[in-house]
Amino acid sequence: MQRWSVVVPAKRLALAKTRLGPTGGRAEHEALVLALLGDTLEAAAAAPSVGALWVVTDDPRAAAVAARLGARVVAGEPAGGLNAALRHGAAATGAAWVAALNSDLPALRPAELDDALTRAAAVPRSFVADAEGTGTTLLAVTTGDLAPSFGPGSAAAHAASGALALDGDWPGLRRDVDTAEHLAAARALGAGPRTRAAEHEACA
Ligand SMILES: Nc1nc2c(ncn2[C@@H]2O[C@H](COP(=O)(O)OP(=O)(O)OP(=O)(O)O)[C@@H](O)[C@H]2O)c(=O)[nH]1
Ligand SMILES: C=C(OP(=O)(O)O)C(=O)O
Repeated sequence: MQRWSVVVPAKRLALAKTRLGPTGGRAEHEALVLALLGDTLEAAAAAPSVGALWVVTDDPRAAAVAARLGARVVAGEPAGGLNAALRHGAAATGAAWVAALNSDLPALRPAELDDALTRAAAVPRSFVADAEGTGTTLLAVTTGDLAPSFGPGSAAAHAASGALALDGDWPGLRRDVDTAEHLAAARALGAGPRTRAAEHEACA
């Protein structure tokens, strides 16, 4: 079975998830961002179609969590934000089958990622829209460039660039966490243990 190189971008903790609002103090906020990353990586690593996990980050604590969970760390990202970081990570894999996966999916289940990647294997380029239908949580390519267009309205941008929108009942894969409401929705779906513990600390 051909397996995927999955590239997960992780922003510097101090700069990440500003829309999440106050979640305790700064230390609690950073712990929560790190927990989202850890739960996402653990679920992704357990999907049989994932051959290797790559985390693109210049944050030492995110890098340490990634390495502990068996991911390869790609540092030294160029200026240019998320899409530049993803192009850098995709190039580092040297692989043809590359998927970009957000790091803020605490309710992700291995089986739903597996199902999405299995469908992605049948087409050149495809994506999974977020729960709102406007953003993107997964962008996958089997041939050619990843050509990421993440950012506001990225689902429409990916569709306009020829990527196929994948259909599927994948609530955890689609539930990225940008706001406190999203975090509550992820909790209702069943967030991973790190996120549950970090939320508990942040609200203590
Ligand atoms: N390596 C890297 N990852 C990034 C960068 N910007 C965003 N990401 C990651 O891309 C994914 C989606 O990012 P957003 O949901 O926009 O997260 P964010 O920028 O932390 O959130 P806000 O501050 O609320 O806009 C998350 O996995 C982030 O960690 C970047 O410049 N470099
Ligand atoms: C960067 C994106 O995520 P968010 O909407 O979470 O900022 C995106 O959906 O392309």
